Amino acid sequence: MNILDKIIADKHKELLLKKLVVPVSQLENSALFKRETISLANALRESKSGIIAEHKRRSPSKSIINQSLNIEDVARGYEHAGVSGISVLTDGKYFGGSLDDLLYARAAVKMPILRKEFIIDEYQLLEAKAHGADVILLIAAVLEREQIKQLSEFAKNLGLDVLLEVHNEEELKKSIMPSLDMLGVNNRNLKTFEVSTQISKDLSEKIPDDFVKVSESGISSVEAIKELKQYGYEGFLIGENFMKTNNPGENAKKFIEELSS
Ligand SMILES: O=P(O)(O)OC[C@@H](O)[C@@H](O)c1c[nH]c2ccccc12
Repeated sequence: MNILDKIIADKHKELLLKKLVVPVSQLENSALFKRETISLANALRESKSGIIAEHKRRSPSKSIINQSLNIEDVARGYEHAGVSGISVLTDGKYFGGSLDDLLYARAAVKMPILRKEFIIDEYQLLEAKAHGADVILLIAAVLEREQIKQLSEFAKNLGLDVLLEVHNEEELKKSIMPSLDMLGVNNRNLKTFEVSTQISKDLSEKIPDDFVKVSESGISSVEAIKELKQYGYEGFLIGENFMKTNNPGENAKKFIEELSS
């Protein structure tokens, strides 16, 4: 079994338990559930930096990245740096995140926040909304077209933006539908962990213009972004490059200054 299959199998188990402990009615009655969301797609269309900066403590590919930071400081640092949005990993077992992280980030900043999670069930979309997210991620590698349709439409009804992630042409072809806002190309193969921004370049012309294009993972230089912009990318998801330092916000700030100079 590859790592992605393992993560999804664990998600199914985790969800069974969660649904017993926290009923849907509790999610729907939370104060944040009524909050008006902010569109990341719009922010990316308008923004100069286009950077979506991620809070990521560890990952299956790199183990520990940074376990010692306070997420509110990280989120405020990113906001101050001029990012267009913030991504918060909420998976616990493989990435060391939690739904509490989402709440803390929400309390710290006003900008769009993406719940970075392996979504397989509408329940997780209600959770995302109840914990202050504005955007959710759907991963084509683990979902059938019908699931993508059902989950994205459910998310849109909650006022959430949808970022659909693909890694090859087949995933892209099966996923195109009007209920998506952004199409993300993951430069990292989630099954083998190989990383190359070439995949973003190769897929760019196959992504219809109605979607905001986002390039995800393995981005560590301003040059890489300048190049990806030539291919029509407006969003750039960066985690490790910022998180591996003691001050991700400061690092992001320098990066964005260099990008705009
Ligand atoms: O740390 P990086 O290489 O900059 O990557 C960030 C982000 O793209 C990556 O964390 C990611 C992209 N898609 C995912 C799906 C699940 C978990 C994590 C991810």
